[in-house]
Amino acid sequence: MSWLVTGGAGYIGSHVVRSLSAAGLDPVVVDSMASGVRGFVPDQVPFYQLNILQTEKLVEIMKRHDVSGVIHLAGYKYAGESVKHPLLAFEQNVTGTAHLLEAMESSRVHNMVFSSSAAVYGTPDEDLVTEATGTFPESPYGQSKLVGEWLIRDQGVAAGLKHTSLRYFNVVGSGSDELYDASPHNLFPLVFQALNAGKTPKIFGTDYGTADGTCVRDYVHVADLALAHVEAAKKLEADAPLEPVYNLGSGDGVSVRQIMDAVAKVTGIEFSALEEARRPGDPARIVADGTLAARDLDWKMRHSLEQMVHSAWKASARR
Ligand SMILES: O=c1ccn([C@@H]2O[C@H](COP(=O)(O)OP(=O)(O)O[C@H]3O[C@H](CO)[C@@H](O)[C@H](O)[C@H]3O)[C@@H](O)[C@H]2O)c(=O)[nH]1
Repeated sequence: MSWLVTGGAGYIGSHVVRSLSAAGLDPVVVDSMASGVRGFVPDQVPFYQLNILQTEKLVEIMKRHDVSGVIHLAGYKYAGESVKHPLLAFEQNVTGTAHLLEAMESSRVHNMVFSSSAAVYGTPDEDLVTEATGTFPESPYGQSKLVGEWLIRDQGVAAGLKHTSLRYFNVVGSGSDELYDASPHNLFPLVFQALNAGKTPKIFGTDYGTADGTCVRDYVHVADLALAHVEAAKKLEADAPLEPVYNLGSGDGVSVRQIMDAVAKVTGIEFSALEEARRPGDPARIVADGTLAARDLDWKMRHSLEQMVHSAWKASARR
């Protein structure tokens, strides 16, 4: 029996694949390679270059590998960019998820862990977002992730699918030097890309109503996040009860300026970040309560902020 990881050649997916293998659950990877990196998939792991819209091929793969569950990370992941590409975001995150669910139903695969996002909350009023906080997504990306959650829940009712959706907060760091975040739109890769090119990192917005005027986020280490997926997969296989959604956040808010300070300290590079205008669509603050995930998914921060910055910096040199 094995676990299919869609998007398994991506930054987060490749960490999940390694954690599954380490836990003795055999991963099989499907990735369209729209943003995946072939070298992120270990040689011994079966790999298929495939878009999740290709239902028949998915069915074939699920049968061939006796798949018992799916960790579904494939999708369109750029919140800000999705405003310009709503059709793409919905096609990949909603239609793609529907095709995958169809393939699962006809292959009798009944376990699913879904990669969702803090973006489903929009700009919450609460200091600490819980799973009961209202969902008011502000981008096509956030909307499409929320619809993905709904589809999965509905399939639970209609077809007996066992499932959980993990709402990621800001995922950073690296669990291994050869795995890096290649996103052209997020803070960590942009900061390191600038420093590696001898340029100065930028802060988008210094006039927010936060302690130092810059946006506050909840940063979590990708290797810790990957372990929560494995725990969810094991619980589903064991028929243990799980909540429909979990926040994967730390409960700690860190500002962009604090990240810049940590980067300067870890890299030893002295710089004064350039202060730019706000980036459209950025909430001032979003920080999560991860109590439920701690209770059910052995979720905890095994890495400090310094370790997140240090591991991301080391891995960025491989790009
Ligand atoms: O060069 C940069 C890049 C980003 N930022 C700021 O850094 C913060 C974090 O930005 P980013 O790393 O792009 O993350 P978010 O926009 O918070 O979104 C990420 O985290 C969300 C969950 O909170 C996920 O849903 C998204 O997919 C993921 O991109 C924001 O305030 C940005 O304005 C800068 O100041 N300078």
